[in-house]
Amino acid sequence: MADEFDVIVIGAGPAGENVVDRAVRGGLTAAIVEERLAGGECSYWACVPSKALLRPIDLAAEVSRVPGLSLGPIDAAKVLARRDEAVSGYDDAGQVRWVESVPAEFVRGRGRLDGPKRVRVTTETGEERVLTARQAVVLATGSTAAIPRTPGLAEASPWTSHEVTAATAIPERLVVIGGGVVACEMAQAMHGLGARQTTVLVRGGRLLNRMEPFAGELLAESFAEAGIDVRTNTDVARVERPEPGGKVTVHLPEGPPLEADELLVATGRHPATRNLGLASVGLPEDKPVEVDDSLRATGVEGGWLYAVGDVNGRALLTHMGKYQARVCGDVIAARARGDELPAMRDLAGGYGAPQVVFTDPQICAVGRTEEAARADGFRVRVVDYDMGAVTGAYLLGDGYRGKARAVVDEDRKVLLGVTFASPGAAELLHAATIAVTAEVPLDRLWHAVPSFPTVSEIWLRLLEAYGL
Ligand SMILES: Cc1cc2nc3c(=O)[nH]c(=O)nc-3n(C[C@H](O)[C@H](O)[C@H](O)COP(=O)(O)OP(=O)(O)OC[C@H]3O[C@@H](n4cnc5c(N)ncnc54)[C@H](O)[C@@H]3O)c2cc1C
Ligand SMILES: NC(=O)c1ccc[n+]([C@@H]2O[C@H](COP(=O)([O-])OP(=O)(O)OC[C@H]3O[C@@H](n4cnc5c(N)ncnc54)[C@H](O)[C@@H]3O)[C@@H](O)[C@H]2O)c1
Repeated sequence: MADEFDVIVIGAGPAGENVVDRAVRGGLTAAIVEERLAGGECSYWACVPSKALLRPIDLAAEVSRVPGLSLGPIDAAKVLARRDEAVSGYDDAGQVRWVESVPAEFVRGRGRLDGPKRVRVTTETGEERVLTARQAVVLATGSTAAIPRTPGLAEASPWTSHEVTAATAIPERLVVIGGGVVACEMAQAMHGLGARQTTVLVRGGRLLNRMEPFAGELLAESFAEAGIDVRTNTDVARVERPEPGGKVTVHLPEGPPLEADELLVATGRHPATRNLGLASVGLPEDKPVEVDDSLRATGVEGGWLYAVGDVNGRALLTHMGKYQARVCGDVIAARARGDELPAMRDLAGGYGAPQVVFTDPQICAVGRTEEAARADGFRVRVVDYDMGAVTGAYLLGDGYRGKARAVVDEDRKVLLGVTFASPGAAELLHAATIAVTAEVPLDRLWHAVPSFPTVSEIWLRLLEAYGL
């Protein structure tokens, strides 16, 4: 077994795997170190299982809007079984085979930096192996759930994204702390799969507070109709759980406490940089690894260290981590050849990453919100349109509700951001991503004619509302 490679990647999530793929395509040798499962959080405890849990709920909502169709109760056991299939039974043999087919060496164990270009791996059997990189080391260790320091919370061993996405039974009464993406998706999944009482405690004034305000408002309406209790401007004072895994009591600053069978904490992420040896190369521990637009860590002598995906804190999304990884792998290969390719840069991140929140309604956004665009100093005009008024949307079912917003840069007549909040809007988003990142002038966009009767006619309506 060689111990020297051109590139060593720590973390075999979607970001790490893609760095290896691109670096090897670029003519380099590579090894990837993974302490748990190849495929990372995304494949086993995040994107894939959460979407497998949400799919029947999405479909049930669609069916309920079409007169003449009816659906019995959702069989939660079958949904959980399909989730298990989607995560390959928590077995990464297929992913490991893929890494080896790249070809790259898969090293199972915990990796940490041990000085410049050196990675020390503690294998499953406790042995130590030191790997040396000729060109670069790439950190792709992802992130872990952040647990607030609320009294009693950590001691109560609450669910995080890990446990909720891997649930083997649906709690009768669930309290969710947080109003972001994980909180919204998982509250709807658990409620749809049978939780009788679901309460979402949101510290701020609305759900999804980084998105356009109407998105969280529409989602809150949908939650209320489904019987999910959303409490905004609500903090948690303390938590009690006398028996491990038993009933949990959530005390609020005012009013009666909440009793629940399970508590989910969804209050954001922490970069996985603890015990990663960052101090051995002069970087602060326990913080996101700051990178430049070529994904190279700043402040490391020799420029051999890179960081992609959640660990650099730029955009906590799988597709953005994979995009950064493609850029990073190509950059490392180009630099190894001696090419300095200024075109190879993370440009997409700067426009505002596309994101779909897989709730009903789906919340889909790319680029800047109105607030962010104004804060960045653009001269902005905002165009809103009721998506339920588009013929294609009406035909999808009764009571189809939704709203779209386009944020226009009035000086350049291009889109700075687009948000759709409506059922099934996910597949509309990429058109918006193209328009925003390619900065398509509105008078060119006008000639992109959407088919009748599709929901895509929202594009025509937005442009008409703008005055074209
Ligand atoms: C519930 C949930 C749902 C989500 N849904 C979506 C979604 O639908 N779409 C989307 O785009 N994003 C989604 N995300 C975000 C997405 O999961 C992350 O952005 C993505 O997983 C980041 O990829 P990554 O490769 O950077 O890290 P990860 O997927 O976290 O992988 C990092 C890997 O590194 C390994 N590792 C860590 N430290 C070490 C070490 N020292 N040595 C060896 N190995 C190590 C870990 O074991 C892990 O396998 C979701 C997140 C959550 C929590
Ligand atoms: N469909 C998707 O694309 C998808 C799905 C799930 C997660 N993700 C990604 O994973 C990341 C993590 O998601 P998340 O929902 O954990 O984080 P988030 O940043 O989206 O939301 C965190 C929420 O917790 C609240 N909060 C923070 N500290 C708190 C505290 N002490 N008490 C109460 N509330 C507190 C915040 O106000 C916010 O509402 C996100 O960046 C998201 O992009 C993406």
